[in-house]
Amino acid sequence: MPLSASVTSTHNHDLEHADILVLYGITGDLAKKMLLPALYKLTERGMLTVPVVGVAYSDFDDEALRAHARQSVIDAGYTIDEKLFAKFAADLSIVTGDFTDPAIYAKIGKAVAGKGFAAHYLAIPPSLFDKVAAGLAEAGLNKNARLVVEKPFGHDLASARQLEAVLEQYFDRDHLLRVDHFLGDESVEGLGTFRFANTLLAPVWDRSYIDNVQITLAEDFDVADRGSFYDAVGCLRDVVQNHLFQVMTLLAMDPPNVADPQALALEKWRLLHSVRTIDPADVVRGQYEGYLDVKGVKKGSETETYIALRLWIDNWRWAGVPFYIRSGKALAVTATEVCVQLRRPPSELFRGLAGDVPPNLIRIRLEPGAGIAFELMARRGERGQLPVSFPMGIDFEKVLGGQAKPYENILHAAVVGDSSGFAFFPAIEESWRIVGKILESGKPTVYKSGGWGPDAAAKLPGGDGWHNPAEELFYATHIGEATPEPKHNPEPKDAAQKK
Ligand SMILES: NC(=O)C1=CN([C@@H]2O[C@H](COP(=O)(O)OP(=O)(O)OC[C@H]3O[C@@H](n4cnc5c(N)ncnc54)[C@H](OP(=O)(O)O)[C@@H]3O)[C@@H](O)[C@H]2O)C=CC1
Ligand SMILES: O=C1O[C@H](COP(=O)(O)O)[C@@H](O)[C@H](O)[C@H]1O
Repeated sequence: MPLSASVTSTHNHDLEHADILVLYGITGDLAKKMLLPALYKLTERGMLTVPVVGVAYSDFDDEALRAHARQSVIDAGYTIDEKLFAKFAADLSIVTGDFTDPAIYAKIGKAVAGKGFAAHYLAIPPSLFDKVAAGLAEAGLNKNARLVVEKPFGHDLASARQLEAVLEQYFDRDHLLRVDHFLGDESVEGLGTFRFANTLLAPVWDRSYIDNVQITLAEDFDVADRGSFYDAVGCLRDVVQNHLFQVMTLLAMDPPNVADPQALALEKWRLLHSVRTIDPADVVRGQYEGYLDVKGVKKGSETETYIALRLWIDNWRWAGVPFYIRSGKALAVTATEVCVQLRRPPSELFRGLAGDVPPNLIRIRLEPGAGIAFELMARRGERGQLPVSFPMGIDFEKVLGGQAKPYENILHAAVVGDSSGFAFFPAIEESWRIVGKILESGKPTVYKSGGWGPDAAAKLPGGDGWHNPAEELFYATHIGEATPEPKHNPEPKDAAQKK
């Protein structure tokens, strides 16, 4: 199918509003941490108006599921409002069985019979996506229904294409949605607003003024009880090829000519199409010490729990500007942050500052505590004093109010049929093409928990090194709060970070 036809068919705003949500994998980790709390919050916001049928293998009945949902909501940090929870629970039920057994589809058929249009949401191991789609089709449950599949979509370009082809045998393109929860993340979506609603940034947003762009998704926790899932996937496939490429795309793309999901999808694809296939020499992999002891991890596994890479965008705007992306488990902090480093001024009028004049930075914090901080230079105090770097920023939650969680947006879009919040298959193909030469993992370097990954990764950016995110972005609202020792880099950059 030509790209333009694919855009028209998959980014159609006017899909059917579902009358029932069928949630496969309701007893799983994602459902516990994200989906059940999100459904509760949607109930609170008056945005969940359809019954939810969960499906899983466990021997749960409706009451056990409701108790599980209650605990999930509490564990997510919400206080239960009993009246609200009763409303949510009344519309929550479960069907159990094995997805490889045709009997389960007959049971699901009974649960959805006469209920209208169904949204079948697969939060299950990806190896089962095609089997469940086939089972639904054999039972006639692909009619008057759409299929929503979690990530990862394939494990390389060939398998993604194969999965798409298999799923399209049972659900046509208009009825197939591929989840990337970063597309439901308000802070990630806000990157588009930041870039395209501010003319201030437009003139500097290219190779003339930007030295490099860094994107970090750091997690201070390890793989915990997700060993068997994670070991088959690794960091690159878990968060880089999908989530962090969404971030990179929004940072680097050109503005769409009109505010419409189809134009946006095409611009994103155009950007990804210009990204050079990553060279294995531009990648550093790591594995945290102790990973091999995690339950579910294969003996001697070489799966990476950390990856840092450099990529290049071969277009007019970005030629020669490196984009650095890194992510890892068991690192120093939990933070997803973009740091755009601007070029230094062309003439050094302020020599004498310890080392070079620090470059201007634009830090865009995506989570936790979304916000933006510009690190600028200003003269401080009396005449003759050297300029200092100070952050000028905004904490979005404090100033603009709270945001819906990504899975509230994803589940809502899955039910109401808003396809613009889902991944566009030609963009998924480009993403797999970009990482095509680095999927085969070499032996990762072991790193200690609580730091910033393998030493070799520190050298990847050269020059000024990584601008590590802190636990919280430092916000100063006026120059009086400037500090000569910026709080956002808790560890001073050491010599190893310089080339
Ligand atoms: N966990 C996370 O943080 C994230 C996960 N995802 C994605 O969500 C999806 C689910 O992941 P996750 O929740 O971690 O996986 P889990 O292994 O924790 O859960 C899998 C779910 O599928 C059910 N299931 C598995 N096999 C069968 C079967 N043969 N028949 C019936 N039910 C079955 C399980 O039922 P039972 O419990 O009864 O065995 C369980 O409800 C994956 O695609 C993953 O990539 C995406 C983002 C984050
Ligand atoms: O999809 C996944 O994403 C999370 C990170 O997303 P966030 O919104 O929680 O920051 C990651 O921890 C997990 O391993 C991965 O499967």
